[in-house]
Formats: sequence, C-alpha cells, structure tokens
Amino acid sequence: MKDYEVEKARKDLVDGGTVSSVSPSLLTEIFDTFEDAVVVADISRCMVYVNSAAERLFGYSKNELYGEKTKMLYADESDFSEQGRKRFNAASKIAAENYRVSYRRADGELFFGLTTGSAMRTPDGEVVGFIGIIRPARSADQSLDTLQKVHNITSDIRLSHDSKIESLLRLSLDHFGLKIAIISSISGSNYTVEHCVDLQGELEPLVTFDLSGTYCIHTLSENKPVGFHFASKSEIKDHPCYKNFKLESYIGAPIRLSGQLYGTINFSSPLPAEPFCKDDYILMELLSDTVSYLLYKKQSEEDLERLARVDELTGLLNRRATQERLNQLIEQSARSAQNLSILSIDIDHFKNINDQWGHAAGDLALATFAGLASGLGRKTDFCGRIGGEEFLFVLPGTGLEDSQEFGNNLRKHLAESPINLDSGESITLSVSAGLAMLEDGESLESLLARADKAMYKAKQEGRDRVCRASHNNRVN
Ligand SMILES: Nc1nc2c(ncn2[C@@H]2O[C@H](COP(=O)(O)OP(=O)(O)OP(=O)(O)O)[C@@H](O)[C@H]2O)c(=O)[nH]1
Repeated sequence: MKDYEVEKARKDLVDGGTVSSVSPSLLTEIFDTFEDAVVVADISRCMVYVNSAAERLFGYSKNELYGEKTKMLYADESDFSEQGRKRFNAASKIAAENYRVSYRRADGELFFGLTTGSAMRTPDGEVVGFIGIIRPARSADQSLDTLQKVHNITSDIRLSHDSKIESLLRLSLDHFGLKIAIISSISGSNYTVEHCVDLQGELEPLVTFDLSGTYCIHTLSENKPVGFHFASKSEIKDHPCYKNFKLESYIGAPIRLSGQLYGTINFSSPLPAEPFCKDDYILMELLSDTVSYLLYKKQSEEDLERLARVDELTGLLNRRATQERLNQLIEQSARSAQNLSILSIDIDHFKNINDQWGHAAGDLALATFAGLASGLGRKTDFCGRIGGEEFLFVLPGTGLEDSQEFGNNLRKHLAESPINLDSGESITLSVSAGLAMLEDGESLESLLARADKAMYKAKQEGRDRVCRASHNNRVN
C-alpha cells in the first residue's frame, strides 16, 4: 500500500470516528497506554494502527507494520487464512471473540497470543476494518499454573522458610524463562544478595554491590515492579547497571518488611526475554508479598529462638544453651582427641553488692563481668550464664595449665577494673572458680560436677582463686 493510502485508511479508521463516537485522538491515546497489544487493520487486512505494546510484543516499529498485511504477524499462514474466513471478512457476522493463535516476532521467535478480535463497523453496519487485542498466552495460562505452584510451596508445612524461598525463586525463573534469581537486602547504598539461585552457577549469597549501579535502582525509584526485556534496546542501555552486568532481561519488585523497605526480589538473564506483561507484574507483586511474609516469619522465629537461648541481662548463652553447646564441644573433643577445659565461676559475696548498692548495681556488675570475661577469651572460647551470679567459661583445645592461667588472668583483670556507680562509688569484683579438664569418655554431668566441686573448694579456701578438680572427684 502506498503511504498516503495507509495514512488515509488510518485516518478513516482510527482518527475518523468510525471506531466509535469517542474523540479520535483520545482513542489513540488510550490505545497507546494499553498494556496489551492492539492492532487495527483495514478491510483488506492491512495494518493501519498498532499501539506501543504491539511494537514491543512483535518487535517491529509502527512504520514497519503500517500498510503490511497482518499475515506477517502469524506464525502459520493457514491461521491467517482461517481467521480471514471466520472473522476478518466483510461478510462475517461474528461479534468480538477470544481465540488463541501462534504469532511470529520480528526476530523469528514464535509465541501463543490470546487474541480478542472483532470487526469494526460504521453506524450502518458496514465493516470498515478489524481490531485485535493480543496478550501473550504465557502470561495468562502459565500465570495461573505458577500461582497454583506458589500456593503449593507456601502451604507445604514440611518445608523450612529458606527452602520455600529457594523453591519460589526456582519456580519464578522457570516461569519467566530467566537465569538468575535474587532476593536482596538494601541498606543505604549497599545492595546485598541474601538469597540467590544462579543457573549459571556464578553468584553467591552475601555478595554486595553499590545499589546505584544495579537494575534494582530503577525498581526502587518507581517503587513498584519494573521490567526490561531487552535492556540494550531500552532507555537503560546507557545506565551503569547495563554496563556493569550486561543483563538483557530483568524484572524486579521492592520487598517491604513491617512497612519498611527490606530490599528487592528480581530475576534476570544475559539474554533478552519475551516482553513482560501485566500478569508478570502482578505475579511479581504477589511474589514480593509472599517472600516478605516468609522473611517476617523467619525473623520472628529466629528472635524467639534467640530469646530462648540468650540471657537478656548479659547477652550470654543461658543455662540450657550453654549446656547444649558444651555437649557439642565434648563430642567434638572426644572425636578429635583434643583437650577441653571448663571453669565454673561464681562471683564472690555477690549478695553484699545487692544489699549495699541495690539490685541495679548488682545487674550492672553481672553485665560488666560478662563483657569482661567474654572479651578476654579466644574466638573459640565461650562464656555462658548458668545461674544468678554463676557462669561457665569453656575453653576448647586448652589444657589445665593454660586454663589456670586464663582463670588467674581473669581475676587480675577484675581486680584492675572497678565498676563505677552513678553514686560515685565503685565496686571491685572477685571470683572463685573451679577448673576441670575433660577426661577420656567423661560425660557432661560428671565434668560439670567436678568443676562445681572445685569451685566450692575455692570458696572454702577463702575465695578469689582458681581451684583444680582432679579425676574421681578428688579436689586438689
Ligand atoms: N542484681 C542481681 N542479683 C542477682 C541476680 N541473680 C541472682 N542474684 C543475687 O545473687 C546473690 C547470690 O548470693 P549467694 O548465692 O548467697 O552468694 P554470694 O553473696 O555471691 O556469696 P558467695 O557465693 O558465697 O561468695 C543473691 O543475693 C541473689 O539475689 C540478678 O540477675 N541480678
């Protein structure tokens, strides 16, 4: 068709008011903001109008399509003829109908499109053209299937929160046909990969990037799901994100946790993808909400678990957690034939501190002792609070001599570190400690009992000292 003929047909059909009595320019404006592709053809099935979504979906520009037969969009010529016979002919009486057709994109790729097609008539009923609204079928059929699977994953009580998150990431990669899935946390300008599935096997969790150089900066500035299916041909082609990562396709959504921005969920690939559509963005919102719920549940359970294991006043492991940890270390030491020593420590005359300076001063003394004792130990050592003013210091890989030296060092530091009270007065702590080293085949209970007995001996002998326990409950 010659250019002026196309222009005339376009004017007649789209701007000319034959479509309806709606203002012509308003009509084009509406079509151009449609997320579904809109193709308008004249009576001879030559295209006279396509909206931006159709350009993106088929990969042609308007000018490449105008005047061409819609045949060029069909994957199979027989489909084109069949549609012509059924719907797109002046004699057809069929009103708007939905059907599924295989289309071909400019790059040769095929896809199924759910199409709503109809003839356009003058008020007298004369057919003057045809309109088709096309949506990639992947989004419609597959989205339902994916939604069902999202539900199956989240409601599976056998899966941990982390496995659910990983399954959701894998499912979504499959859905979008992409390669890299990330859940990121964002703090200031830092973007940290918290969970990831990289089908290319390159990305690992805990890697950090500068947020401004990531694709997610676009998602955050829009504050909603954002996608680029062919980045090098999009408005971000000169953005640092494309230069840094060379990912052609990306779709991401912000994740909010308890009303605050947590990070993003995003999927990407070095290859271009099918254009993202409305259903994809809706799915991203749903995934973001689902992941946010899983992260929230995970965090609250970890908080509860921590509360159940940690002593609130000192921040040290409590009695139960201390004994659990010690038990693990006993098993490890037995396996590796390594030394393990423990110090059962009791603060001297602690009741006097409470009586003389009050409970708050007593609390301060306990917290100060905890900080000082844990600060003195090696990385592998740990200190737990097993009672009011009773502590257990565990020294893996350490024999009696070195542990004795540690005990005396702790006493020395306490003597040199008076605790200053608001009243201007100060308290100097001393401790009595019983030292025991794990014997061959010894149980947790026996080890603890020997250390405790040695600690009572230290009290009896005048306090502020470390006494060693010997085997068979003999105390030196
Ligand atoms: N401020 C405070 N005091 C506590 C806490 N837990 C236990 N206590 C107090 O610690 C004191 C322990 O006193 P005792 O077991 O009689 O022993 P002691 O005064 O340390 O004397 P010796 O162990 O014999 O040197 C008691 O007064 C408890 O009330 C706590 O969390 N905070």
